[in-house]
Amino acid sequence: MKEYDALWGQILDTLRTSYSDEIYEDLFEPLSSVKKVSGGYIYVLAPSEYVKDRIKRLYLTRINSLAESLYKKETIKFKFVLASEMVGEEALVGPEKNLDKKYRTGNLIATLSFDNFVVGKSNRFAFQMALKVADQPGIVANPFYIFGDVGLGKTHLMQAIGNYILDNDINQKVLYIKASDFIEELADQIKKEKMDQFNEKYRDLDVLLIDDIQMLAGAPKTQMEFFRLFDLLSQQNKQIVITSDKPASELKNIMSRLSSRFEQGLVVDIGIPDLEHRVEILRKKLSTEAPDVMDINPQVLEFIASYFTTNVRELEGALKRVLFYCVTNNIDITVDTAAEALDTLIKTRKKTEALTENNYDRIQSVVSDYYSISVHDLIGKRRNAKFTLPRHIAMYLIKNKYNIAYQTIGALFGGRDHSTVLAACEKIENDLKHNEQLKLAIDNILKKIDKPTN
Ligand SMILES: Nc1ncnc2c1ncn2[C@@H]1O[C@H](COP(=O)(O)OP(=O)(O)OP(=O)(O)O)[C@@H](O)[C@H]1O
Repeated sequence: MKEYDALWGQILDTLRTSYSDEIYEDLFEPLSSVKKVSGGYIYVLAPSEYVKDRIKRLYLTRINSLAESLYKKETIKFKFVLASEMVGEEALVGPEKNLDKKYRTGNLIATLSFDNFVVGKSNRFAFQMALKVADQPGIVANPFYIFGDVGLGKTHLMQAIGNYILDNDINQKVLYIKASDFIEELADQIKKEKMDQFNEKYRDLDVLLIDDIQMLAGAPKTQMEFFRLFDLLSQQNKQIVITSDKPASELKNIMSRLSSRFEQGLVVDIGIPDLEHRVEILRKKLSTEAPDVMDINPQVLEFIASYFTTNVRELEGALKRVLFYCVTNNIDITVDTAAEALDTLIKTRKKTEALTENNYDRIQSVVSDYYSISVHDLIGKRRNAKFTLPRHIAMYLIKNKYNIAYQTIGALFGGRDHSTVLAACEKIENDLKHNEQLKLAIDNILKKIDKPTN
C-alpha cells in the first residue's frame, strides 16, 4: 500500500504545480490518501459528489496518464469514490452511478436550482426578479444583468433561471456559457472557417446565459460578434441573462455601445450574506449533501460561518473540509474538531487579511508622508486641494493595486460612498493622461510603497 500512497503523493505534487492554487485547494487538497487497491484500481476518497464529479470529468485522464508514466510495474488506474460507496465492496466495483444525470442540455447543472438557493437580505431582490424572468422569459427584463463579488451565487442564480425555463418547457433552446469559453469557441470557429455553424448555434437560441461577461474585456472582435448576437436575440425577445463582477458602467475595455445595452434591461446585485444567512446556507448544504449529520450542533455551523464571511464558495469548502476531516478520522463533529479541521485555512486567511489591511494602511501612510499631511487628514473631511489630491491618489492606488469594491475603499476613507471614490479614481486616471508631474509623483509613491519595510 505504501508504494501506492507514494505514487498518489507524487501525482498530487505534480498537480499542485500544474494548476492554480484555487483549483488545487478546491479539488485536490480535500482528497484523502489511498483507501484501497483492487482489480487494477487505486481507490481514493472524495469528500463530496461535487469533487468526485469534477475530478472524473476534468482531471481523471491526466491523473491516469501521470500514473502510467510514474508507475511502471503494472497498469494501474485511479477511481475516486465517496465514503458512502466504500461501505460495501460491491458498491465499489459495481457499475458506476450515472454522474451525468447531474448535467442537462445547454451546459446546465440540474442541481443549481431556485429550490436550493438560500434567500436573505443580500440576494432577495435578485432572487425575486430572477424568478420572474424565468417565469416569463424575454418579457419581464431583457437583458437581466446580475453583478456581485466572487462566489456569491451569480452563476447559481443564472443556472436556476435556465433550469426553471427548461422544466417548464423542455423544447426551449437554453444555453449557458462562460464568456471566456465564448471567446475561445468563436476564435476556433473563425480559424476553422465554420462561422455558419457558430451563427446557427447561437442565433437559434431562446435563452442565452452568459457568465462573467467582464472576461470579454480586451477582446474587441468577440465583443463585436457578441454585440450582433445580442441585438439579434433581444430584437426577437429572446431572453439574455448576464453575470459580471461589476456593474455595467464600471466594465473596463468593453465597448460602450455594448455595456450601455446591458443597462437597458434590469440590473440586480448580490451582496455579502450576513451571519444568519450564511448559517442557513450551511444548513441547506448539509440537508442535501450530508443529511445524516443534520443534527450537528448549530454552534459548529455558526463557528464556520463566523470565519468564512465573504465568499459562499469558500464557506461551502470549509463545511466540506470539516465533514471530511471528521468522517475520515472517525470523530464527532464539534466546534473543537471543526477548529482543528480548519486550523490551517483560518490561519492563512488571518495572515492574508492582516497583510492586505496593512497594505491599505501602508498606501495611506506613504501618500500622507509624501504630501506631508497626516493620515487623519488624508481620510478626513477637509476639502482643500492640499488634502483632496493626496486623498484621490490614495484611493486610486488602492483601487489599482487591489481592485476592491469602491464601496470598500470608501469605508477606508471615513465612510465615503461608492460614487465619490469612483469619481476620484476616474479623475486621477484622466489627469494621468496629460499631467507629467502627477505621473512622476505616483511613480515615486509606488516606489516607496513597494520598498520593503523592516
Ligand atoms: N444563496 C445561496 N444559496 C445556496 N448556495 C449558494 C448561494 N450563493 C452561493 N451558493 C453556492 O456557492 C457556490 C458559489 O456560487 P456561484 O458559483 O454561483 O458564485 P459566483 O458569484 O458565480 O462566483 P464567480 O464570480 O466566481 O463566478 C456555489 O456552489 C453555489 O451553489
